[in-house]
Parts: sequence; C-alpha cells; structure tokens
Amino acid sequence: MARRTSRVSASATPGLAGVHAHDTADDMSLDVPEQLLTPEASRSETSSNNENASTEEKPAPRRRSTRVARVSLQAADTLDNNASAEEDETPKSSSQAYVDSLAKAKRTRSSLRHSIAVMESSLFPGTANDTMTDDHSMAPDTPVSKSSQEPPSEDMATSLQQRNLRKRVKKALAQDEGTPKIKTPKSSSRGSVRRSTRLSIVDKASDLLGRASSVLGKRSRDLSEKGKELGRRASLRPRNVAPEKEEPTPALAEPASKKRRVSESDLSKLQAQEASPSEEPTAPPVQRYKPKRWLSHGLYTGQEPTDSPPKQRRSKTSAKASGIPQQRKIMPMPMFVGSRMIQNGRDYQVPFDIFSPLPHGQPKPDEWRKTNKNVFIGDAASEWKANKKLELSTCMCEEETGCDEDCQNRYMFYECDSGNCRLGPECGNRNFHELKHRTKAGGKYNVGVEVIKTADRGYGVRSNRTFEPNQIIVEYTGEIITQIECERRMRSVYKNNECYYLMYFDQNMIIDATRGSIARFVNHSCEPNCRMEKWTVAGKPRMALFAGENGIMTGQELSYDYNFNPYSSKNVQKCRCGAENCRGILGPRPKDKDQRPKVVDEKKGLKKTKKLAGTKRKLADADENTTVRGGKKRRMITSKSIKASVKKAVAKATSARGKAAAKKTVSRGKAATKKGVKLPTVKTAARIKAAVRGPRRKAGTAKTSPASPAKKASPLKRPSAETKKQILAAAAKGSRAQARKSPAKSPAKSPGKPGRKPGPKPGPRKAPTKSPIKARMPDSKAKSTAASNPAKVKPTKGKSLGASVRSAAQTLMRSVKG
Ligand SMILES: C[S@@+](CC[C@H](N)C(=O)[O-])C[C@H]1O[C@@H](n2cnc3c(N)ncnc32)[C@H](O)[C@@H]1O
Repeated sequence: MARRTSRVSASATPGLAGVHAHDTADDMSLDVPEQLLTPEASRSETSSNNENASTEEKPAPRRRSTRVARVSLQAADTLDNNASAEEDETPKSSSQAYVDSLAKAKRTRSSLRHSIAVMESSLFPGTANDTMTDDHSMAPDTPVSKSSQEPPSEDMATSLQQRNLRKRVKKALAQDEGTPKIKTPKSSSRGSVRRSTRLSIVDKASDLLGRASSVLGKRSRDLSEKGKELGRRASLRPRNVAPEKEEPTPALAEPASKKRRVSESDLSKLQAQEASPSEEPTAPPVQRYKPKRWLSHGLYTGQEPTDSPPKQRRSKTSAKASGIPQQRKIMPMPMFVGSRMIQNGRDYQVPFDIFSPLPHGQPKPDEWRKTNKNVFIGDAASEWKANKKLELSTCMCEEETGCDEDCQNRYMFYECDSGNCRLGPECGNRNFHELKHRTKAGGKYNVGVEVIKTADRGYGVRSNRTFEPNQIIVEYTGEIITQIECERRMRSVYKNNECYYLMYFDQNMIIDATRGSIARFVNHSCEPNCRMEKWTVAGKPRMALFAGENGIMTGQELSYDYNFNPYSSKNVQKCRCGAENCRGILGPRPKDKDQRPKVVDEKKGLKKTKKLAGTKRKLADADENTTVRGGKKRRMITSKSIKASVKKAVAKATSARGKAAAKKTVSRGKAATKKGVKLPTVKTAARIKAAVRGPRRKAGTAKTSPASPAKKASPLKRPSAETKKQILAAAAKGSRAQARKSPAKSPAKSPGKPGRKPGPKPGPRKAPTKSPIKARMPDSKAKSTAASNPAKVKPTKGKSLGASVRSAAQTLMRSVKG
C-alpha cells in the first residue's frame, strides 16, 4: 500500500503540477475534454481499486482518500492534458466546437468540484469546518447540489478552490508519506460528508442523544451510540449512488429519523420503566393449545368425568339428601352370578406351611450332651454283625412309580440307596438321606424341632414347622452299648437319675441317648402323632421319629408310644399325656377295652373311665396305686423300679441271646411281651403281627402330598424277621428256579432297560447270582400258590418282577400267620 501510495504520489505530483500550471493559464482551462472524471468513472475506478486492494491492507479511510486523491489527480491530469490539447487545437477549431468545449468544461468543473469536495472531506475530516469556513462555497451543500446549483460564472472561485485543493493534497500526501497509517475514523470521515449537508439535522440528533446520555446509564448510552452507528452506516449507503440522481432530501431525512426512532424508542421504554417500576406486568402469553385434562380415577362406560374423587362408600341417605342424580360407581354383576357362586363354590387353601419357632430365652435342659450320629461304645462295635441279608435286598421299582408302598426295600424297612435301588431322585424310600441333607443345611426350619419345657412331664419336643404324613422328623441317636455296659451304667452312672434315655436297638444292643439327639426328649403319648421306627440304612440299623398319618402342624408337641411294659406291676409310671384314651400308665397298649385303666371315683365309689388331661389332671386323681388294668393294681414306676426293670431286662436279654440263635428276633419279641420289656422298643409286637397292606392314601394328600414320589414316607408295618427270612428264601428259590429255566422263557418286562435284559448279557447293575430276588417267581411255585390261594394270587405271567416277589411274599406271610 505504501508502495502504491508512493507510486500514486509520484505520478500525481506532476499531474498536480500540470493542473496547477494549467490553472495558472486561467480562463483557457475552461476547455476541458470529455475524458474528465465523472462520478461513474470514479466509481468504476474505485471498484477496480477495491478489487486490487482486497488482498492488501485496507485501512478504509486512507484507501478511500487515496482513491479519491487518485481520481482527483487523474481528473486534474486529464484536465491539464485536455487543456494543453485544446490550446493546441483551439486555433484550429470552429466556433461550434468551442461552444461544445465550453459545455464540457462546465460539466467537468462540476465533476471536479464534487471530487474535490469528497477528497477534501476525506482527507481533512477534522478541518471540515475549516474547509467550510475557508471555502464557503462548498460548505453547506453537497457537491452534487452545489454543482447543480452553482452558476458557471464562478470560475474564479473554482480556480481558488483548486489551488486550495492542491495545497491540501500536497499536505495530505506529505502526511501520508510521513505517517502512512493515518487512522482517521471511518465514521467521522463519512459523517463529515453528511455533516456538510445535514448539519442541522445531525446537530439536532446529537443534541437529543446528548440529553439522553445524560439521563440514561452506560448501557443506554451504548445503545444510543450503537443506534447512532447504525444510523450513520445506513446513511452512508447512498454514497455509492450516482450523484446525478439528486435525491439528497430523502437520504438526509432517513438517517436522522432512524437515529431518532431508535433512540426515542429505547428512551421511551427506559423512561417508562423508570417512571412506573411498580406497574403490573403485561398479560400472560396466550396458550396456543387446550390444556390436557387428566383424570384422577378411571371411568366406567357411560360415566361422565368429574374432577372430584369417586366416593366408594356413600350412604343411601346422604345420596338422597344431596338431591344430585347419582352415578353408578361400579358395574353391576352379571345375572345369577351370586347363585352360581354359591352353587359351584371354589377350593381355597389356608396357609399351611408355617414356620414359627419359639422366641429366645426358653429353658434349656441341663446335662445334655448332644450327638447326631450313633456311636458304638466298648464291645458293641466288635459284637455288631453286619446284616448280610442286605445283599438280597434289591428293589425293582420303576421310575414311573418310584419306590412307593410296593417297594420291597420299604416293606422290609431297608432304605434304598445306590446299592439296592437303581432309581435316583425318583426313589421315595430314602428318608434318612433326606434327613441328612436337611440337617446339613442347618437352620431351625430344616431341623424342624425344638425343646420345650412341659408343665408336668419335664422337657418335651415341639415342631416349629409342618411335617407331612410319614415324613421323617428327627433321628434318634446316641451311644450304642451292649447290655452289659447298659447294666453297668444303670448301677453306677444313672443310679440317681429319674429319667432314662435307654431304648432297645438291635442285636441285643441298646441306644443310650443320655448323650444323644434331641429325639430323646420326645415324650410318650397314648395317642401319639409320631412313631419311632427302626430302619436299616446301608446295613446298619438306625432309628428315627416319623410323622404320623395326619402329619404334624406347627407348634404341636411331638410324641410317640413308648409301648413298653414294666418289668412288674410295681414299676408303673403314671401317664400324663392327656389323651382321650390314655392308658394311664407308661405301659403297653392293652389289647381290648376292658383292660384300659379305670380311675375309681372316690366320692361316688364307682369305677369309670376317666379322661385325663395332661395339664389339668391332678396328681391326686391318678393316685399311685389306683390305676386298674385287668382288675389288678399297678404301681407307678419309680426311678428305683425302672432301674430294677432295666437290670432284669438286660439280664434277660443276655441270657436269651445265647439260647435262641435262629429264633432270636421272634423269641425276643415274645419274651418281651410275656415278661415285660424294660426298655422302650419299637413296637416289636406290632411288627410281628404286621401284614402286608395295600397302598394307602395319606391323609390330606390332596393338599399336602409331595409332588415327587421321593418324598413319600412309609406307613407300612414292619414285617417280622421270620417273614423277611421266608421272603428272601422264596426269592432265592425263585432265583434258582429261574436259573434252571431257559432265559428265553423269562422275557424282561422292560427290554429297553439294561438292568432287566435277560440272556447272556445281563444288565450292569446286578448280577443274577447276587440278586436272586430279581428273578421271577417260578411257574411251579406260582401254580402251587395259585392252587392254594386262587383268589388272591394272581398269575405271574406278564407281571413285573417286583410284583411277583410281592405276591410270593404275601402268600408266605399268610401261611405264616395261619
Ligand atoms: C425319654 S424321657 C422323655 C424326656 C423327659 N420328659 C425329660 O424331661 O427328659 C422319658 C421320661 O419322660 C417322662 N415322661 C415321658 N412321657 C410321659 C408321660 N406321657 N407322662 C408322664 N411322664 C412322661 C417320664 O418320666 C419318662 O421316664
């Protein structure tokens, strides 16, 4: 820019000098050519310069001034050249050409005057007033208007102006070279142009703004300044319009009105706000959408929506009193629904499986050493003989039925396991296995029982949950001792005890539950809700308490029938079970009703059967020697008599062990029945008389029966040892007969199951020699059985092996009983 400026100045200087020289030629300079700069040419030149300068620095005021200077200098140069040319041609031109040149000169002068005025205002904005004062002919009017109004007789003034112009141009160029970046405010330079023409209006506007600035704050002043700036810019736009159009009046009025409009509007708003700060705000905006109406409750068909909440319970009187037509709040029931509901009814189930343990702080029994497994003590381990008969026990149950009541192992009180049963989870004869998992899981619910303190029977056991019928509850465990050891303990250790926890076990062994499980606290009842059963689990006898046929409800006290006979009539212990048919003593259940104990009414002297309530019964009512059984007085068992009976029982068992080897079990039961069993047993007599029962439905099975047959318990009575023996013998016979027969004649019932496939490749589970019970009942035996009992023994053909064995066992048991 500086380079171009210098170039322009270098080229302009001689031009100016030329113009000056031409001016000195005075009136001859009126002949100017038409190439003199016109506003259009100036604009084109300016635009071309703008295009060239677009990539360079653009200090707008200086560039514009430079352009104006160039334009003016070019015009002056052209004027000079034309003047010189005209000087050369003047003598040769005609009078008409002279007139034309005069007209052109007039136009050129007016254009030159306009350019000079623009240049002057651009270069010397600060001296606009000076210019106006110095050059009064240009001051108040625009160049266009001036040129249009100026008479052509002012040529001398034009020359003076041109001289002044030259001086100022020189001065400006000198300043431009010395200080290339003269920062002239653009607005002021532009405004100066306007001021020259709109001075009065601008003065008025600035006067108003000044007043407004004095009143308003900084922000308002800024707004006013901004409006002023906008107004100035807007007012400068028409500068590019050709001056020939001559429309200064609207161009002048528009910026002033804009300024005033902007400032006045802001000012009026601010003044209005300041004047009335407490005025109410304007009206809220109009909502374009209809507000959503939300319902607080549902509606029935035909019900009108209301804002009030529905009143479900409104009396008829209040409804009538209100006088408002009432709406139906609920739909009417279908017709006859009430009668149908009454007629059909529906099943419902009350809460059954309730867990309700006792709160903390219950009295706990003293001197209870707990053990949950049987422990062989002394010679009991060496004298114990494993039950070899277990090898013959293998059930043949199907998966569909599981090990239900027809399971042979169940019938003989053998628990199924992987060694004697091929079923898995479907097996329903694994009570002790279930109990093991339950106790292993722990927790009061899984244990299911807890010790309570009774009113008159010492401690007892209650359930804190429900048990299904025949479900195993708790195992009776303790120390397994021999009879000799039992006698020794009775003499020395338990000689001062009032309660004994001794129970006959198996093979003349005795369980001493003094150190044992919680089952030792279960009391006796003449109407028990549980039963104590001995089972053989993995070849070893184990005893456990099972729920009765009615199951156990939460909170019930558990009891079973001790069913032991006192050694003598003197050793009778009074029963406080409170059952309706209580026998009155802790003894065996009498065979008939006549033998039930009767209490003599001392007042009336009559003998009557008295119903004793365990908690309400007075001890005087059950006088020690007033219980009568079969017309004989029986003494309540004292601790001393119990000791004696235990001693005698042990002695008897010891002597009997050597006498009856083959009839050990039977003789033991019979001997105990005849001469009194001193220890609680597991219903030996009942076992001897046990008969095979058909599958029985459990009480309440509709609601409480387990979904899986694995949870079924055994309600069967225990078969006698002799029955077991005969069953096993028959099974062995059948096995031998089966072995003699052709395998082709004994087709398997389930050929798809490898364990039952006949032939040279038997199933992998059991070898035929080790499980003779798997063989079918021989045809000869079956025929003979059918001949003897045709109505009861069904043909074995087509029946399963288990059914055949069961049929043979039933026949044998009937013959034994007969
Ligand atoms: C195996 S213990 C039972 C637990 C015992 N109640 C306790 O506190 O340890 C047997 C003894 O309990 C008492 N007993 C059990 N049932 C009874 C009953 N129905 N009536 C009276 N006493 C009973 C008798 O003293 C019996 O000798």
